[in-house]
Amino acid sequence: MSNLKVAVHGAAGRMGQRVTAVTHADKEAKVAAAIEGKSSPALGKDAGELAGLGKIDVPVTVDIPEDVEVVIDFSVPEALIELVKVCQSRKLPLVIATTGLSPEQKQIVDNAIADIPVVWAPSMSQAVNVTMELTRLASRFLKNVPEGVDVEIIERHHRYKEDAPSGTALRFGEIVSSEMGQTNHQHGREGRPGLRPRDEIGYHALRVGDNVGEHTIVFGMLGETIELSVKGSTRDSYAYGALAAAKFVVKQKPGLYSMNDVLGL
Ligand SMILES: NC(=O)C1=CN([C@@H]2O[C@H](COP(=O)(O)OP(=O)(O)OC[C@H]3O[C@@H](n4cnc5c(N)ncnc54)[C@H](O)[C@@H]3O)[C@@H](O)[C@H]2O)C=CC1
Ligand SMILES: O=C(O)C1=N[C@H](C(=O)O)C[C@H](O)C1
Repeated sequence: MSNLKVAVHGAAGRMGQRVTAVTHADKEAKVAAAIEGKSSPALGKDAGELAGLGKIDVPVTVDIPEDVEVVIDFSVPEALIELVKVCQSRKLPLVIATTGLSPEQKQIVDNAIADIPVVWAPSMSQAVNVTMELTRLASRFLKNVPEGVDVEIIERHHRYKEDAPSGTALRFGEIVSSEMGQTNHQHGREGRPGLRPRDEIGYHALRVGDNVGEHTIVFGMLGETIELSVKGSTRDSYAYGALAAAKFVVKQKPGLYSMNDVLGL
C-alpha cells in the first residue's frame, strides 16, 4: 500500500494525538490532515507538535483537503454527525471510534452506510474485541444454567470521559443479551431494589484517575463466578486498531464493517 493519506478528526484530543503519532510512524500511511472544530484553540498549530512528535508540517484545520483518502474519527457525537455528512457527499471511507451517540445520531450514521464503507467500533483494541468473542462464548455456554446467571459489567475510565457507561460496556451487554436473552439493562442501583431480577444485566461505570479503559464482565452463579477482564495500559492499542481499520476500510465497498472484519475474528 502506498502512503495512505489519513485525516485525523479530533486531532488535538487524547486519542487524536496518538493516532497522529502512530500514523506518522507507519510506513504505509501518512497524516494528510489534522481536523478540529471552528472553536478549537489548536487551529493552525502543527499536529505533530500537538502530539509531542515535533513539527510534521500538518497544520490543524477545519476542512478536509481533497487528497485525503480516509478519515479516522475520535471526536464528539455532534462533530461526528457533521463529518458523516461530508464523507457521504465525498464518498470518503470512514473509521468511527467516537461513542456516546444518541439514537437519532446513530440513525444519521446508519443512513450514510449505504454510500460509504465504514468501520464503526466502540473499541478498536485487539484485546477488547477478542474478549468480546470470549464473552459471546461464555454467554452461550451459560445461558441454560438452572439456578440462573447474574451478569454485571464493570467499566473503569479516566476522570475526563464524558459519556457513561462506555460504548464498549454497552456492546458487551448487547453481546450477552443476544446470547442469553436478558432484556433489562440496569445502570447502577440505589435505594431498596430488592431481589435481583434474572432478566437483568447490570452496568457500573467507574471514573478514576487516568485509566485508559478497563472492562470486567461478571457471570455470577450460586457457588461460583466467572470474570472476564481486559485492561488497556496505553491508548496506543486503540490507535493501532484504528489505523488497521483505515487500511481495511479503503478496500471495501459501501457498508458497515466491525473490528471483527478488520482483525479477522
Ligand atoms: N473506539 C475506540 O477504540 C475508542 C473510542 N474513544 C472515543 O473517542 C472519543 C474521543 O475520546 P478522547 O480522544 O479521549 O476525547 P477528547 O475530548 O480528548 O478528544 C476529542 C477531540 O474532538 C475535538 N472536537 C470537538 N468538536 C470537534 C469538531 N467539530 N470537529 C473536529 N474535532 C472536534 C475536540 O476538540 C477534541 O480535541 C470519545 O467518544 C471516546 O469514547 C476513545 C478511545 C478509544
Ligand atoms: O473514552 C475513552 O477513553 C474510551 N472510550 C471508548 C468507549 O466508550 O468504549 C473505548 C475505550 O474504552 C476508551
